Amino acid sequence: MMGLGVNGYASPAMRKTVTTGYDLPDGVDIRGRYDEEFAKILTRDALQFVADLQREFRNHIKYAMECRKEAKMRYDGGAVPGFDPATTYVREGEWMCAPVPPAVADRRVEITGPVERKMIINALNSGAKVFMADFEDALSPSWENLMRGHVNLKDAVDGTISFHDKARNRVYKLNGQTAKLFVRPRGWHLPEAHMFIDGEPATGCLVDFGLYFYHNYAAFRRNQGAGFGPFFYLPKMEHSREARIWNNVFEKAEKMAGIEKGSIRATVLIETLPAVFQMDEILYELRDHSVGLNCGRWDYIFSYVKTFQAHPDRLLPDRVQVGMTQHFMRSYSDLLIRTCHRRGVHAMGGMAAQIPIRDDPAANEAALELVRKDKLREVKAGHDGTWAAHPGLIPAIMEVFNNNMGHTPHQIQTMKREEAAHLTEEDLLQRPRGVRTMDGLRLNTRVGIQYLAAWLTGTGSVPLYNLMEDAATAEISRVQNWQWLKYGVVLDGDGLGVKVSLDLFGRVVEEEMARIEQEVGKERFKKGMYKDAGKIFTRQCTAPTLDDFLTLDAYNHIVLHRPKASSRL
Ligand SMILES: CC(=O)SCCNC(=O)CCNC(=O)[C@H](O)C(C)(C)COP(=O)(O)OP(=O)(O)OC[C@H]1O[C@@H](n2cnc3c(N)ncnc32)[C@H](O)[C@@H]1OP(=O)(O)O
Ligand SMILES: O=CC(=O)O
Ligand SMILES: [Mg+2]
Repeated sequence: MMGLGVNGYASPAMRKTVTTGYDLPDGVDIRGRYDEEFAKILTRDALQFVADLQREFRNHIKYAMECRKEAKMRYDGGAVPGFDPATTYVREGEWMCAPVPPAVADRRVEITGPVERKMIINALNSGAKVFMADFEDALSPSWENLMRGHVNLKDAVDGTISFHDKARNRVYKLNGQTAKLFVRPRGWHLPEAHMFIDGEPATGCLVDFGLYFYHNYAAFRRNQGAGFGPFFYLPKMEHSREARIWNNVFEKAEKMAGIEKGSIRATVLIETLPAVFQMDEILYELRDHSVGLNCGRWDYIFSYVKTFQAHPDRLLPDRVQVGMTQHFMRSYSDLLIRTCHRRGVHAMGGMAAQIPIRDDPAANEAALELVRKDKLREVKAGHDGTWAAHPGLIPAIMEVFNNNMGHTPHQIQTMKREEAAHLTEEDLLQRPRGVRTMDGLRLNTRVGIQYLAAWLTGTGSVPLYNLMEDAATAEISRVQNWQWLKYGVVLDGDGLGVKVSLDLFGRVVEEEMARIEQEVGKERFKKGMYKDAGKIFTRQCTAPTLDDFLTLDAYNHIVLHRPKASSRL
């Protein structure tokens, strides 16, 4: 890249005259492609803020990741997660989170989606109360997607975002009334390989948070938050010590911006099994910055398998059978509602995976009915709002919440769910019921490979077999296959009694690849990354040790350094 010195760093002398490189603070190295639009995001001051965050919190993050490894060793050795006796005082104590900001009191339907330009406009105009713009499960974190995402969000917060779909000659603009914007940065585990700070890849979520916060806090508080904000969703935490880091990040950001402590607000996804035992502790750490918890059901199922990867007595049945009515899932949702309402914040429901089916009215109605049923269960249980994957689902979901929540914006005061206080560790860990089938193994394989193929080409959420698939749902397919292979389980659900072996799996992969080719067509199959995805997925399912996340390995395939250099981390 022109304008950069040795090792990609701009020397102070060069900095002033750089025209085709980023203006970098000391110790920061951008290895992603230069683009004039990106340069408006990657300003020297914004990068300095990200570097300050990285320097202050990197050791805390490393320690938290080490603690995850230690916990994993305990679970692998036979232990199970549970409530921590050392924090009984937090769970039993009488304390409340800060009052909910009026701008987000009503969150009955929240739409989610990647930070893609047209989808951001559609989501903000969708009639949902909130739009969660996603750098995580729904986004493939390529440099292009991330940086364009920041450009898009800045235009969205400024209110100037537009998009011209030339093929359809349609211009997209914001309506007068829009959803409130929440942003979900990546999880703690993901590095950002296009930005090095002091010689190390930056922490992905600090880049996402830092750049978004720096450029948008002032306009957001004016245009969206009525004096509060910005608002965030925080993913994939396993322990309250990770929430404490976020709280400290927020305080540092508020100080930098000169805004009141408690301005920034965040909803934490409870989407790992260890975190369900830490809900009070997480809210406590974030009590000045919290706007509730959310049931991230898909990652939660993934986490159940991952946590119990060395427990062959806790294998899951087919993925399609692990719904919210399984005892352990219902207990998790009930305890989350009780915990949030006791502390004065929203208890958000999760994502039904069904999406509209355009070409088949009967199938579409059946899918909508499943969504309605799921949302009815949520609102009756006491959830204050829920997620929608697609704008076409919003009217039906809104109707269910309107009809069952009355005229109040939430149920925080009216649905205390005191009886859920009696839920035990056993309730939260109870083995899911159901059977394992060859169809389950095949579907996991077909979905996992197609999702990975999409992800590698830059798309992080896709419709597959009339369901939404994203990184969380694909993870379930991967880890379930891995576990069934590892323990050579017998597929007991279809009367065949076949044992899952490497040989069987090899044949399944071959046959499912052929089926994918037939379904997507030869041309698309050849042009796409299906073969690479097949190889990566097969390696991940057959690895002697389970990879922590499918995206960690796959990420190495989308890192693109400019000028070209070794891109593997
Ligand atoms: C487990 C979790 O973490 S859940 C949260 C993360 N996952 C997500 O956010 C998934 C969000 N949903 C999506 O990405 C999409 O709905 C998909 C991929 C599932 C389906 O997408 P498509 O097949 O393109 O949908 P479809 O063709 O029906 O889209 C119709 C219109 O709705 C828009 N649309 C669809 N989903 C969304 C959305 N979530 N947000 C905004 N607009 C959307 C499309 O852009 C399209 O707009 P247009 O008519 O102006 O061109
Ligand atoms: O992020 C949500 C989930 O279900 O996972
Ligand atoms: Mg998730």
